[in-house]
Amino acid sequence: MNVLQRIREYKLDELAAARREEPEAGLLSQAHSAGAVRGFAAALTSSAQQPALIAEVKKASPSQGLIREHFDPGALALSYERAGAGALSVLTDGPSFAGTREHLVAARSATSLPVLRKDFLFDPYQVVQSRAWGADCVLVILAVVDDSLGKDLIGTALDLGLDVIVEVHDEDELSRAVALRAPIIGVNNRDLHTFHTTLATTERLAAQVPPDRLLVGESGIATPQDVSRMRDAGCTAILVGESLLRQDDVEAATRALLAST
Ligand SMILES: O=C(O)c1ccccc1NCC(=O)[C@H](O)[C@H](O)COP(=O)(O)O
Repeated sequence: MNVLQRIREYKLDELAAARREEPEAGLLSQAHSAGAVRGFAAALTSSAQQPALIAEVKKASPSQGLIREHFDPGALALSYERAGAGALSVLTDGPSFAGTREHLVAARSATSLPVLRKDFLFDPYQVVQSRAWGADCVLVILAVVDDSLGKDLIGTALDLGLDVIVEVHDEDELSRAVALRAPIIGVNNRDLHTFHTTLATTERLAAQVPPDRLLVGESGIATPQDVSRMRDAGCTAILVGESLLRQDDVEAATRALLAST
């Protein structure tokens, strides 16, 4: 069984348990009373930094194991905001990323930045759950959902006023994202099977992203030169986690990454 099959299996189990604990009607009313959505796409386009930085709050990952021993989501979020990040991405998946709902809540309440819930979504229920938890944006990963489910996830998010990043890894997924009218397209530089990252993936696919969509370059970005490459490829934003999270002084590392950009 590969990593995506394993993730799908435990997510469906989690989903069944969540539905038993919190039926959809109750969750929907929480989602509608969760307070104002912070505009995620608007924060990317209006950021003083271009490309805008979506800074990630992630304790561990399947490719790296534990990334950060001393992990305080609120303090990390504040460091990122002070250093000029335009938005946050918070992992809420437990089994593979050691993430929780509490990480999202803590990061969002420590800052005024909009927050992406970064998780594997297989059901519109999880989109409603994301808004109930306070998320401003969700991720739809085309490597793990078909077009029909992708359309439902995107539609549910837009109905709730959320932004959506539709994530792709190759030409085929990119053409599906375009057909689904995804307003924000994230190109993930990490191969989900080998975990190898190369910025050449974003550079290759960028030319096929229509000009009316926002392009986000994701994963494997570690130096100001990498940031320049993503800008030159046409990215409105970059999503960066590990290279910042491994540093003792995250605020200084974030400033340094953005300094010459
Ligand atoms: O990070 C992983 O190992 C991983 C494995 C399988 C699916 C997704 C994975 N990561 C999610 C992400 O896309 C990254 O957390 C995000 O783009 C930031 O990447 P990085 O700057 O390389 O931490």
